[in-house]
Formats: sequence, structure tokens, C-alpha cells
Amino acid sequence: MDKAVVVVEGVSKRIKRQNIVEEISFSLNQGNILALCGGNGAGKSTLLRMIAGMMQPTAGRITVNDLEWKKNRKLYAEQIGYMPDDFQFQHGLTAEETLSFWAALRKVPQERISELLEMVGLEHEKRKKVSSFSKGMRQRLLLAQALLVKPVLLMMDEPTNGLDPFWNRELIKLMKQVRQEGSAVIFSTHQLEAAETAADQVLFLNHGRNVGAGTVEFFQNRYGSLHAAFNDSLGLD
Ligand SMILES: Nc1ncnc2c1ncn2[C@@H]1O[C@H](COP(=O)(O)OP(=O)(O)OP(=O)(O)O)[C@@H](O)[C@H]1O
Repeated sequence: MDKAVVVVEGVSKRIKRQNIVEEISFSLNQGNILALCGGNGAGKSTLLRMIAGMMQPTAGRITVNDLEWKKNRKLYAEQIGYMPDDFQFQHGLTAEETLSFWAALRKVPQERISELLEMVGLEHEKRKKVSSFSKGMRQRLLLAQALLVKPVLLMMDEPTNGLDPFWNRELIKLMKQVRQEGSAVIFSTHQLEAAETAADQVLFLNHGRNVGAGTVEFFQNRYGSLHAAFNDSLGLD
């Protein structure tokens, strides 16, 4: 499992003369989980959106499975499952109808929907309207959506937001299952405990810059915890 699924080289994003993401480079191999860690406004969502092809970098290059978004948008998009941090669901649709709609768009067989609803624990709520769902239930439905195509790269923006402790653990199990199947996973979080439990590698972002990157094991051995490592990278005690 040493094939690079994602390669990010010198990627920057400038919006309205503000540097949102600056000169980020990393690569992630098959069967690995990377946590993008940083506080509010660090640039995590912007970096994920650029990798997802929803936003173009001002500078730098991104490849997913050796593909570039500009050269083959459709094939590029097919490699990726993306769970956004905020999503406006279609009004009036049930959970099952919502997934069916996305499955039809991505030409995914309907059987996969029941499998996914069960995986995210929504099989008994599938006929309920998404508008009646709690934040955590909506998160789980978004996760099911991201897994529709069994992506080569699964990206999740703040996936633990709104999840209770049980679903937090389940989410981590699911990520590890996806990794086991040979995909690469990137998720963003402010919760360093989640990164510590789930990730193989971390990248600390601050004001759009990489302020530290390495394996979780490396940071734990050197600093005792990711908290201590992150504080050190920010020059805090
Ligand atoms: N379209 C935009 N126009 C102007 N500024 C933007 C735009 N998108 C993002 N920003 C700014 O870029 C910075 C990084 O935002 P981003 O959402 O990527 O951070 P984040 O690390 O995901 O934060 P959070 O943890 O709060 O979700 C913020 O200061 C934000 O205000």
C-alpha cells in the first residue's frame, strides 16, 4: 500500500488579497488516514475544497490517483467521497430519497443505499424527512453520501461535529474500515483526541501554513501528546 493517492505540491489560495492557504505540500498513500488539525479559520476547509476540486488553488498542483482536476474533471471527481462541514439538504426529502437522488447522479446501484443506511445507523429513520433530523443524524447521512462510490480518497470536513460519543467511535471505526479496504482518508478537526485515535498522520495548520507534520507516533513519542505537539508548533507552553 505505498501508492500515493493524493499529492499536494506547493498549494496556495489567495482570496481578496488574503493568504488563506500558503505553500502546502504533502502526499498521502493508500491505506493511510491524515488528520488536518487547526483552530477556527486555519484554512482546513479551504484546503479540503481545493483537493475536492470545488475550488482552484491560486498556485501549486494537486493530483488524486495521478489525475489532475483540470485535465479530467469527471474521472477526478469519481475518485473522491467528500463530506462537507455544512450542507443544505433538499427540502422535503426523506433520508432514503436523499441518498437515492445522489446515487442516481453517481450511477450507484440502489442496493448500496440500504447497506449505507445500516452502516450509519439510519435504517429505521430512512422514511423520515431530513429536515426533522438532528445535527448528528445529518452528519451520518452526509457520511453515507460520501461513501456511495467506495472512493479512493475519502475526505471529511469536521466529521465529528454533532456526533455523540457512540457515533464518534463508530465514525473512527468506519474510517479504519475504509483504510483497511485500501483507500486514503483525510479529515479535518479541532479535536486533537479524535486525530490521536483515528489518524496515522497529522498536519497542523495555522493561518493557512503548515506548522508541523508527521506521524501521530512521532509526535506522541517526541511530545507525549498531539496537544503538546500542537502547542509547541504554535510556540505555546
Ligand atoms: N470565499 C472566501 N472569501 C473570503 N474569505 C474566505 C473565503 N473562504 C474562506 N475564507 C477565510 O479563510 C480563512 C480560512 O477559512 P477555512 O474555512 O478554510 O478555515 P477552517 O480551518 O476550516 O475553519 P473552521 O475550523 O472555523 O471551520 C478564514 O479566515 C475565512 O474567513
